[in-house]
Order: sequence, then structure tokens, then C-alpha cells
Amino acid sequence: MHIAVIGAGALGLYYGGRFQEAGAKVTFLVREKRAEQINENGLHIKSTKGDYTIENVEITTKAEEIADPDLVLLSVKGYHLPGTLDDVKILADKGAFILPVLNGIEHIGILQQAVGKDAVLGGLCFIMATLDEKGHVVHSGDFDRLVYGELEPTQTNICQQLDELAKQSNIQAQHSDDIMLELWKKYMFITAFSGITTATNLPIGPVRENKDTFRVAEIMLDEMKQLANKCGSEVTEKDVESENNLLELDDEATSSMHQDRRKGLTLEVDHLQGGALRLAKAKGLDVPYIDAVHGIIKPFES
Ligand SMILES: NC(=O)C1=CN([C@@H]2O[C@H](COP(=O)(O)OP(=O)(O)OC[C@H]3O[C@@H](n4cnc5c(N)ncnc54)[C@H](OP(=O)(O)O)[C@@H]3O)[C@@H](O)[C@H]2O)C=CC1
Ligand SMILES: CC(C)(CO)C(=O)C(=O)O
Repeated sequence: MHIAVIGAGALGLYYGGRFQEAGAKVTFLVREKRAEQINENGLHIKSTKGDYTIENVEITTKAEEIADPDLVLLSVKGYHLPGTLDDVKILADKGAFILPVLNGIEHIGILQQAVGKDAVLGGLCFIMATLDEKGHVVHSGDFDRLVYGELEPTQTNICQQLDELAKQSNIQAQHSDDIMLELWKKYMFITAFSGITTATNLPIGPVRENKDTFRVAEIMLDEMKQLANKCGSEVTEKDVESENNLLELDDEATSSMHQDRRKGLTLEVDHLQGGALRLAKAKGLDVPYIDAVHGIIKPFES
């Protein structure tokens, strides 16, 4: 399989690297500055599951130069999605399916509108990864689950090819038969987790210790469940409980959004909490806790 990775950031480099390690052909489509950094330092994975250096790195800054892609792994931040759409179209026109792994939900509709429903798969990840100063990915924690699945019946074949590749890869992979439900469950969790850790500027331990603070996160989970239901996804109370790994995370665990706040980087506030508010408004649903937390974290967005 030939995989084009758009965004050789934390997730793109990690999963692209793992797929290359398993024998896939992987081309990274990057922007100029990242290309210079990769040419200088190469691409390397530092991971609790074993390090890996990508040999014979294939990078390009032009989507037109990528021949016969089967799959595009789209792993940019939500605020960079509009800037990738021309390249996504070029690659979809060459016959590639698009596997977005962004947190959130709005990007699915945006991509479907750009390249048609048949080309867009559903995908998400559970992993803690970041780039270091050399542009190498550092994977911490012991999980790296990639969940993917068909949003349209025409996507069975490419998902089966991905199953075969995933079996050979050093990652936890799950082919879901209801990827929309999985996307909503992750969206529910990440909206609450990133919201509360970023708003308090604390990891989950101290948040959990203070009942009044933790209750805010729990109510956000409930509001997200109601939103998922309004949007046609049957997230249940049981899903809320089992997705509520807020209770099981290590005390120091925090969201990638909170880590980005600590580093002074741009945050995905509009893509995650902002997206939830737009959807809630369209469905006539009140989500006052998400609204309040969105307001609190907005000043740190950029
Ligand atoms: N990191 C994590 O642990 C997790 C992240 N996620 C989600 O995954 C998504 C990706 O996050 P993450 O990998 O951390 O983000 P990163 O910021 O590490 O990587 C994104 C990369 O996209 C690149 N990029 C942006 N626009 C373009 C473009 N037009 N063409 C090519 N490359 C581009 C950026 O490159 P440049 O250097 O050019 O700016 C950057 O390297 C987010 O939605 C995040 O919420 C989900 C689970 C865990
Ligand atoms: C919670 C976590 C680390 C799980 O992948 C995540 O998605 C994020 O913080 O962005």
C-alpha cells in the first residue's frame, strides 16, 4: 500500500513511521520549513514500544509529485484543515481514500464536501505523542490505538487492506463497524478532557481531587452525549461511563490541548469546543458548561 501522510507532525510521523516499518511505502507531504528540518535531522520515533528511524525518507512539498497513492493519512490540527484541502483533492483525484485522524467531528463533513463521501473514511487515535526540538516524535504512555472504519459501503476493500497492514504493524489497531459512534465517543471525551485541563491549567489528578471542578467535566460529557444523540449517534449513558477514562488516567495525565497551552502554541478551541457549540446551535440544544469553558479557554487559543 502507498500511504501519503499530510502533516509529518506527532501523529503523522508516528503512524506513518510504523506503517513504513511494517513494509508500506510512505510519502510525507510537508511544508517548506518542515522539509528543511527533516532534511537536516531525518525522521525518528522515540517510543515506549520501541524506537524506529525511518530509512530512505520520502518527502515532498508538492502533492502533484505523489504517484499512485492508495490512502492519505490526514493528521493536521483542526485550524490547518482548510490549508490542506487543495492537496487532499489532488490526492483523492488520483484515487486515494482519505483517513483523517484529527480529534473532533466537523472535519468529516468538510472533507466529504471537498472530495465526495466515497473518498472519506472515519478515523481517530488514542495516543500521547509530541514532536521534540529536532522534529522527532516522542511517544509516551503505553497506548497507540488507531481506530478506523467505513463511512460508506464502497470503502470495504481499502479498510481490509488497512487491516492486513495493521496486523504487521507495531500499533494497536481497531477496525470499527460503527466508526461514527467511535468518533462521537472520542469527541465527547476530548471536549471534556481538553476543556477542563486547559481551563484549569492542571492535569487530571488535581481536577479529580476537587469535586466541584470534576463535576464541570462530567457535565460537559453529558452535554456532548446529548449533542451526539441530537446528531443521530446513539451514544448511551453506558458509553459515557466507559469513555469516562478521566477517572482512570494517571494523576499527571493531561490533554494535548493543555500541553499546547503550556508551550504557548495555537489551540484547537474553535475546532473542538467551538465546533460543539456550532452543532448544538444548529440542533437547538443548550450546552451551557461547554459554552462557559469555551469562553474561559478562548484567550489561550492563539
Ligand atoms: N498529539 C497527540 O497525542 C494526539 C493528537 N490528536 C489529534 O491529532 C491531530 C494532529 O495532532 P498532532 O499530530 O499532535 O499535531 P502536530 O502539530 O504535531 O502535527 C501537525 C502537522 O501538520 C503539519 N501541517 C499543517 N498544515 C499542513 C499542510 N498544509 N501541509 C502539510 N503539513 C501541514 C504541521 O507542519 P508545519 O511544521 O508545517 O506547521 C505539523 O507538523 C489533532 O487534531 C490532534 O487533536 C489526537 C490524539 C492524540
Ligand atoms: C487524550 C488523548 C491524549 C488521547 O489520544 C488525546 O486525544 C489528546 O489529548 O488530544
